[in-house]
Amino acid sequence: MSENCNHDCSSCGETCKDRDPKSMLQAPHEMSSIKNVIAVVSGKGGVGKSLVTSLLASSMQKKGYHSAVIDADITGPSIPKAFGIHEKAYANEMGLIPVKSRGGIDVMSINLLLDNDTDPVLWRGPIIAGAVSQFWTDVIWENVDYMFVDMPPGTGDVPLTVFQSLPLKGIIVVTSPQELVSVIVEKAVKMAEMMNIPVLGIVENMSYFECPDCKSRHSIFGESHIDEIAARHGIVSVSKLPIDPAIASACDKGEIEAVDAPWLAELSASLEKICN
Ligand SMILES: Nc1ncnc2c1ncn2[C@@H]1O[C@H](COP(=O)(O)OP(=O)(O)OP(=O)(O)O)[C@@H](O)[C@H]1O
Repeated sequence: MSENCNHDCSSCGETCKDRDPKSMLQAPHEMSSIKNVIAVVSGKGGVGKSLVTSLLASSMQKKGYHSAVIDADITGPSIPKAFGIHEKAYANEMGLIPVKSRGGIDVMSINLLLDNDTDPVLWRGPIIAGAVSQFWTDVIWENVDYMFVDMPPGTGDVPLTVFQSLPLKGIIVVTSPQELVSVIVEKAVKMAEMMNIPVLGIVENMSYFECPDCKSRHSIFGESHIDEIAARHGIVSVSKLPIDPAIASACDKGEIEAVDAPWLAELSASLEKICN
């Protein structure tokens, strides 16, 4: 315990033995019904975390579940673009209503509340974390089976808020093969361990490129370290996604739901098992 402890865990970031992680859980909106909440994290930006979030939400929706996505990356929101969502969210007297993707996935993102998609959000950390909390407490999430939270990269204010205030089933860690990234990703894994949040799976994005002609595989960003990291932390589910120009193009066109993601089939199946 810090010597300056005022016994108000909500204003403190210390991980001490007196902290009750459940005590800071926030209730969702009274009209919400959410069965499973899973956060998607990365140690570093640009490794494909939003892509994996979108593909997982879409794969659970295609299995017949109702998916939802909270875009917790307030300063770099990319979920609406991946789903091709252009309309804005609205509020009624009860609360905020998420926007539905073409495939029926409920989405909330700061970009659905801003007048212009290109307007920057110039807020300090605690305000940003507060906005993410409000996506949980003030949005009416109806009959959601799987909610995926697309986190900002790293281990800052927002991950801390989400880890402490949402009833997470666990996290999925997204990484890429570069040595530096794999060092940083262990910080995210260790943060989850310190906060007693299970790591449900680890996804290595841009793991290889498969030649469309001869089908040989090339490790463009270097050799994979993912199996070693997973073994070191007892993480059972490991998925590897190729570099695929079709994926980049689907993201750019807002057609992520049209992408079939066979590489994530095992992870989706294990989410079904863990969460049912
Ligand atoms: N496997 C892949 N093959 C081709 N393009 C990819 C792949 N993964 C990601 N991309 C492209 O890389 C870009 C960044 O991906 P994404 O936005 O998912 O990263 P991120 O980790 O969420 O980034 P940030 O942390 O900055 O929000 C996107 O334009 C996406 O289309």
